[in-house]
Amino acid sequence: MTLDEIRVQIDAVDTQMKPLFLKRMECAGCVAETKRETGGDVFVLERELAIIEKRAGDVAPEVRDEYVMFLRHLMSVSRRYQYGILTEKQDRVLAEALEAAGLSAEKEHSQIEIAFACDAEASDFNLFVNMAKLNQISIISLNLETEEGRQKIRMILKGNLKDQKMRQLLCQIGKEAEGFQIVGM
Ligand SMILES: O=C(O)C(=O)C[C@]1(C(=O)O)C=C[C@@H](O)C=C1
Repeated sequence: MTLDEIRVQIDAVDTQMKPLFLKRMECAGCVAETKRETGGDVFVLERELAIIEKRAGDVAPEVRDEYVMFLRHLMSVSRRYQYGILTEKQDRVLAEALEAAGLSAEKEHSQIEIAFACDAEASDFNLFVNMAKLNQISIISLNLETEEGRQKIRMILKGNLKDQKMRQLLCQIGKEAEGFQIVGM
């Protein structure tokens, strides 16, 4: 097969996947509305692990890792979408962090310094760096120290707390990492 012929196949696959992806996001939106009513957490690790185990078990070893990564990524995007809908969760996470830091969102700023911790083995830190990229937010500086299996991270992000993408990112980190803090702006 020529490269052009293979690309025709890739285009056909993407065409088939698009409505399925959109349908999945629509489901994620419904889940968010349900969680708004019940007050449940967006991130449910056991459910994600069950999905991965159920789906990835029969995938050929050569592409199993890639498929697991695809699922993990898909679910992190689904969570991001949910945090985007649940604006009251964003408001709460950010208001609490600002209050703890003695800061006001009204303060003029163009960067935000944050701190949080992650389990080193699960390495959710990598996901947050990826999420910053997907949210089009630049990491200006980064410090990571690993101590007793925990990654302690401090980073300065370029942007403003009023920006929707920044709010979604910080809400996701705030809800999914440990000890999220806004250190300064
Ligand atoms: O099932 C849920 O509770 C969801 O929010 C959906 C979903 C998913 O996209 O599959 C997303 C986030 C959770 O961590 C688990 C699964």
